[in-house]
This record gives sequence, C-alpha cells and structure tokens, in this order.
Amino acid sequence: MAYRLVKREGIIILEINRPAIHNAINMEVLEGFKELVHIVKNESSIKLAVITGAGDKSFCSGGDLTVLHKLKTEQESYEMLSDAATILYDVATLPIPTLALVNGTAVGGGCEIATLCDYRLVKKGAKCGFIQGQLAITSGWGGGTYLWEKGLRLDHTLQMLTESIPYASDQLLAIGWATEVFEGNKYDALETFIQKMIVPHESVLKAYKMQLIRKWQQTKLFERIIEEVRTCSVLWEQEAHHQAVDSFLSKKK
Ligand SMILES: CC[C@@H](C(=O)O)C(=O)SCCNC(=O)CCNC(=O)[C@H](O)C(C)(C)COP(=O)(O)OP(=O)(O)OC[C@H]1O[C@@H](n2cnc3c(N)ncnc32)[C@H](O)[C@@H]1OP(=O)(O)O
Repeated sequence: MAYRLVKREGIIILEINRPAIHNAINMEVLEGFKELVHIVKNESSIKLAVITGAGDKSFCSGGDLTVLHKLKTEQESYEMLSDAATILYDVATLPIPTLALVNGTAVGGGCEIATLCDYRLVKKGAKCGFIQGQLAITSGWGGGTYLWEKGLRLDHTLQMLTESIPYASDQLLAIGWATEVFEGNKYDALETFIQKMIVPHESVLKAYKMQLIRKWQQTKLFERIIEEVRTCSVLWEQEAHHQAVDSFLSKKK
C-alpha cells in the first residue's frame, strides 16, 4: 500500500509508503489522509496524529509528478489542487495536535504537509523547502497560507517561499520552522517529545487545539487557502511550468 496507518498508545501514525520515489503523493496517499481524519474523528481516545515517510531518505517529495503532470489546464489542476487542499485542511484542523516526523527531505507539497502540522520534528541533515518556484508555480495545497500562520518572522517566511530552495535542518530550527531537530531513531525522538507534551487528559489537548481552530475560522483560513489554490492553478497552465516538469522527469534539470 502507498501508506500505512498504525495506532499505538493514544497516537495514530500515518506513514507515506512510497520510498522509491521519495514518498511522492498520489491519489491513494490522499485516501490515507482521509482515513486518518475519519479515525481521529471517531476515536476520542487518540491524542496525537503523526505524519511521517517510509525509509530514511525522505519525508515526502510533494505531488507525484508522473501522475499530476497529466493535468494540463487551469481547470484540471484546480480540481486536483482544491481536492487535496480540502483533505489537508481537514488534517490541519483535526481536534487534536498534529506532528510531522520529518525523517528526511520534505520538498514541494511535502514541505506543505509538514508546515500544516502543529509540530515539526526534523532529522538532523534533512533538507526541506518550498521549491515550487523552480517549477514555475506557487504552493498549491495551502502550504504558503499555513506558513504565514506559523509565527515565523515575515521576512523569513517570504524568503522561504521565494528562494524556492531546500533549507538545512539547522537553518529550519533557527528560523523557527522546525520545532526541534533530532538525531538517531525517529521513533525514539517522537517518544521523547511526546513525554513532554502529552497531558493525562486528552480534553486539555483538544481545548487548546480548539483555540487555534477558532482563530483560523475567524480569519477565514480555508477561504485564503482556496485563493492560494486558484493562483497556483493559473500558473500551472503556463508553458513554463510544463517545461520545468518535463525537464525534471527527463532528468535534464
Ligand atoms: C502538486 C502539488 C505541488 C505543490 O502544491 O507543492 C507539488 O508538490 S509539485 C512537486 C514538487 N516536488 C518536486 O519537484 C520534487 C522533485 N524531486 C526532487 O527534487 C528530487 O527527486 C529529490 C526529492 C530532492 C531527491 O533527489 P535524489 O536523491 O537525487 O533522487 P532522484 O531525483 O533520483 O529521485 C529518485 C526517483 O524518485 C522520483 N521522484 C522524486 N520525486 C518525485 C515526485 N515528486 N514525483 C514523481 N517522481 C519523483 C525521481 O524521478 C526518481 O525516479 P527514477 O529516475 O525513475 O528512479
């Protein structure tokens, strides 16, 4: 399967399982995110949702370009991007904290997924970035909008989006994107982090997460994400984008 869902001791872990292509996202993985949301909403004892990638190289390399590159027009890309953005909004607004266990490279949509989470534990040496600019598009799954919500300095936020390059883990910590940087086994790092943050009563975690969700509702986060999607779909149709993706897929980059 393209993803694995594991539950243990009040935690649910979604592992994207396509390591041969750096855990790129296809429709099956998006179904995995939907399943994650369904489970959390129906099992009140779950306190934390974790997203990670299989293998030791990558967290996620974004949309699977071999699949998504079949979409050519603004309308076709808008449908895909808005569907994905809606599923990911449901993940971001889960009634419990979410955590990206960034076990390696997170680029493009992969960086967007890590950004929408409440916490990011980043493996030392991992590189993460909004590289969409190299493909002549902007972020299209809501990741730019989430990044503006993360309390980073505004100049750092704009730099991260416009430089379109992956940042090293230490830089990600310095600008405040990474919550913590870890070395060694990712599940040991998760365990250590959880011991600090999980309180005995899940109702406390849920109450604090609700404060954040209320702020996002009041500031029309979802509407702002859909504007981001629309901008990306306009750029998607341009020849510059298709040429950049062709170039990556044929390794002429
Ligand atoms: C659609 C949503 C949009 C958004 O809103 O953000 C996006 O996500 S656009 C996609 C953005 N992602 C990318 O552009 C990432 C592309 N990948 C890379 O830059 C690199 O692969 C890497 C992740 C930095 C790793 O580099 P390296 O270690 O040198 O490995 P390879 O490049 O040789 O990759 C091995 C293998 O995996 C395939 N691959 C990697 N990423 C993707 C992807 N996103 N979609 C499809 N396939 C991908 C790559 O083509 C190689 O395949 P083979 O040559 O067949 O082995």
